[in-house]
Amino acid sequence: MKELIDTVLKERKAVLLSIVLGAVGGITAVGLFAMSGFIISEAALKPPLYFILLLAACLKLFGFVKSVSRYFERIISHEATLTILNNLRMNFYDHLERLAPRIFTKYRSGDLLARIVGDVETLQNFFLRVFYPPIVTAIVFLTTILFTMFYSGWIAFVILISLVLTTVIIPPLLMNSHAKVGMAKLKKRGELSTEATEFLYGYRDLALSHKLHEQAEELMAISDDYAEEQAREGRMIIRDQAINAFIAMLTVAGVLILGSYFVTTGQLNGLFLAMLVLMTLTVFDFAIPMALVPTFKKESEQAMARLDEVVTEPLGKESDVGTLIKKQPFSLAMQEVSFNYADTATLKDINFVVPQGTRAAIVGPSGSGKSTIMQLLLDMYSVEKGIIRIAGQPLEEIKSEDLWSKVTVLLQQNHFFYGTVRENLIIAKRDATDDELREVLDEMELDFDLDQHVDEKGENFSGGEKQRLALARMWLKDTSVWLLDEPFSALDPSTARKLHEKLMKKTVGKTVLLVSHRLVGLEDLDQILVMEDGKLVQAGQPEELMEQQGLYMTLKEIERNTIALF
Ligand SMILES: Nc1ncnc2c1ncn2[C@@H]1O[C@H](COP(=O)(O)OP(=O)(O)OP(=O)(O)O)[C@@H](O)[C@H]1O
Repeated sequence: MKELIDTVLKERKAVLLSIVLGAVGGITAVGLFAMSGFIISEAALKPPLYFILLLAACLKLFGFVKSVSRYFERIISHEATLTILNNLRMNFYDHLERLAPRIFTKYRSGDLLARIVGDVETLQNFFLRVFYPPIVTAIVFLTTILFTMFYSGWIAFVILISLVLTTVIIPPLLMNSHAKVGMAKLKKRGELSTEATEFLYGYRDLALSHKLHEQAEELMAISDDYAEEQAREGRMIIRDQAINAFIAMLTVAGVLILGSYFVTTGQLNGLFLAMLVLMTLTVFDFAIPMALVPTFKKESEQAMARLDEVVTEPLGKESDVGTLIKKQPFSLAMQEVSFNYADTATLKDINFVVPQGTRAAIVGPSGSGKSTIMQLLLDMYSVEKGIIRIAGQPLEEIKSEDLWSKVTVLLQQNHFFYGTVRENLIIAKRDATDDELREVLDEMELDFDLDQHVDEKGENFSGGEKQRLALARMWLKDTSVWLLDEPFSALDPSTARKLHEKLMKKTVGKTVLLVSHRLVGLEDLDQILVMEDGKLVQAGQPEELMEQQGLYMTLKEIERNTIALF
């Protein structure tokens, strides 16, 4: 909660202006009605016309000031709210970014989406309804009570008692019933978002396995539960405001009865009775929303707690902290590296060096740990044991952002953004010209127009087209170190061979580490690393490995026989 208050206080000027304008708007609104009451009474006494005209002019002025100050109060407070929400969202996103990719082992993407959109949105009530309106209400009430005291101490006392009742005593009593409903609503919103995301991701598979209808019904049931929680909360909000409105009406009636009595006993001039009644009626407009202040405060605390849960997750190494890599192209090395995903030992005592300017491939059966080596070299996870060296420097001392900017990477899964082919390419090179973009598309044998539309996740392209589009990005980035994980796995053998040859030409003199299932074409590389069950079982030049008669030779033979079969 402290963080939320700090974020709000960063907008100090807007907070102060909202309070001042809110108070001016409130006091003039009360003044407007008070004066209306006074004019009605005064008019009955037939005063000189100029006096009525003067009062009417004041009335107009009050009306004008009230409207203008309300207008600017709304604009300033809403603008400040948007800035506050934006800052909170950015802060949350910043943490998420640094926690990725580990974050997905703990949270599901739909739930994170519900937090970053829904929970942050809930916090808008904190500034707009919890933080500054009570201050405005207090100022308006105090001014009204002080003013009323000039006419009748008792009436001022009645207003004060009602104020305490509607703002201090009743709201906290009503809050408890809200707290449970509020939390249940936030949880249901998270559940709905999680299930809806899963449903959309898995739509095709659900349809193919005839589970679409069943899953859609489950989703509808969650949606109904969420709507029910919202309705329950809505009913409670109306109930609470109605209770305060009822007390306000009782107070107005009390002021009327008490005032009439004082007029009959001569303690109050009858001229001011209508003024006091209308003033009471108006000032309680400010007390009615106060019924919900503790509720919105509680709801903001709950939403903040859901955000904090993610944000206070211990961060790994921060990507913008560390030293720069001193050489280019640089070497890649692992010394006695072991790594576990959760409790499963995935890599065991891995040792290798890919000297700068040389090219190596990692081969081995599926699940042997090849991609994990790539992820570790890219600083996506921290190793439990051993040292990873980049240009001879320990990876934990290197600024990850510097590493990422200096490596050209192609992983097994590449993301394509909704937009155009051009937009999807220039993320690799911001200042690339259209000619350059067309050139890389040609190089990848892709007959795409730069303005061609790309659906979310590149759904309108084939697997092979997507892979070549990802390769086109690499061609554009073209740094002196390349890491590639199965770059041609989705291509037909003839295209794969052609692109492999292009890759070999393009990467002469660069440091390259290539994960590959196919062994054909690796003969030109300087080194092959053979993985089996998380261990590096062989390493050396291709010819050396053939002589060793180990796993590499077996894999080669299997590949040769498979090709012969077809
Ligand atoms: N994010 C993850 N969380 C938990 N376990 C994982 C994760 N990623 C991979 N693994 C496990 O680690 C092991 C090594 O996976 P890795 O992806 O490195 O293998 P690979 O040799 O690249 O396989 P393939 O050739 O099929 O791509 C596998 O048993 C896999 O199930």
